[in-house]
Amino acid sequence: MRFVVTGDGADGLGRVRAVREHGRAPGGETGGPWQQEHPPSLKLHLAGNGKVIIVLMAGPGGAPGRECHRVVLMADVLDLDGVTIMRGGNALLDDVSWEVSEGERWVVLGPNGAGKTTLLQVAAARMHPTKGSATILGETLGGTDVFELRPRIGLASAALAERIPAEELVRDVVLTAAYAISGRWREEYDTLDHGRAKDLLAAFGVGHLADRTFGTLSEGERKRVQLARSLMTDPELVLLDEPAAGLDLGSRETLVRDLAELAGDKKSPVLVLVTHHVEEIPPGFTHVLMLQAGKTVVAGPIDETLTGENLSTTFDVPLNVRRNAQRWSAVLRQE
Ligand SMILES: Nc1ncnc2c1ncn2[C@@H]1O[C@H](COP(=O)(O)OP(=O)(O)OP(=O)(O)O)[C@@H](O)[C@H]1O
Repeated sequence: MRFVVTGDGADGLGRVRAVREHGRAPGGETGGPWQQEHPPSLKLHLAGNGKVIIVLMAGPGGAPGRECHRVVLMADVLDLDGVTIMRGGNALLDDVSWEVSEGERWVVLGPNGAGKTTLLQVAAARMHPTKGSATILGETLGGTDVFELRPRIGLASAALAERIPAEELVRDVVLTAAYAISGRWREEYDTLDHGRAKDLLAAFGVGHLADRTFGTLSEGERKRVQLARSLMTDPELVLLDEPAAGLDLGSRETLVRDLAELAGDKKSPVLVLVTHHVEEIPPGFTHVLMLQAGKTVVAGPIDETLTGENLSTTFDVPLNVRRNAQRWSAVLRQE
């Protein structure tokens, strides 16, 4: 891990940016050889839980002195390194490496069976790599309590929806996310939890359905309830597996609008959206990962990565891609 520190001088303190380049964070306390690499007015503390604390010390004339500014930074939100998932002799994911940082909004594209849902299961701490390592919010799978980690991750997926009992009240579908479970039993929730669940349902336009049972909802209504659920714990990472699948045109477009609003809000968590269709990419998404047969085809900033060439390789048909007013579309290339 190497940190690049940049300053613009605007506030007299400079702006601190940490860039993770490679390798694991060394454990332990302050500085050591690290401190030597940086100006004497800067101290780095490695908290050992993926958090990096940068303390700026400033005295007269810029000399080291008292602490004047403290920034707590997380390491990558997601850091998958050579992840392989084997089932029945087949590689569902094959040596996938992927880094996701604070503030990013990712789209994962790929044809049926490419491994998108499997990838999300790993990112949601619900599946362990057979080979390679997966570090999520600073916690490495295999060396952490996933039951503590899961509430920090919001997840909406068809597999999760299938596990929600049909007779579950809609308000409880959202509420139970607090314990990362899908079916209310004897857990206790306080007034704040109830209030948050109610507010989230209202925010996604389904507040009036709070007392209905999940099994009686339309597909579009279910998707919105799942979105509300995915945000219940105020998560640091939200994973949405095909949130627009099965929606009619109007419902899809209003969902895309709502997701664009979420993506555009700086306070929103990191978002990862799996889809088959570039038309479903909401404005504000910044990066794309394309998968095919369990392998990464390409990953990077959306503007330069979502090209006809990359999409054609991923879906194995010649495609033209267009961008119009922040929305994407793709059609078969006429030879
Ligand atoms: N438990 C399992 N055992 C064996 N194969 C599996 C298992 N789970 C998934 N697969 C296979 O792994 C591949 C990837 O599945 P995955 O659901 O991750 O793909 P996907 O990209 O999400 O597909 P889709 O777009 O159709 O939802 C598929 O070929 C699937 O049949």
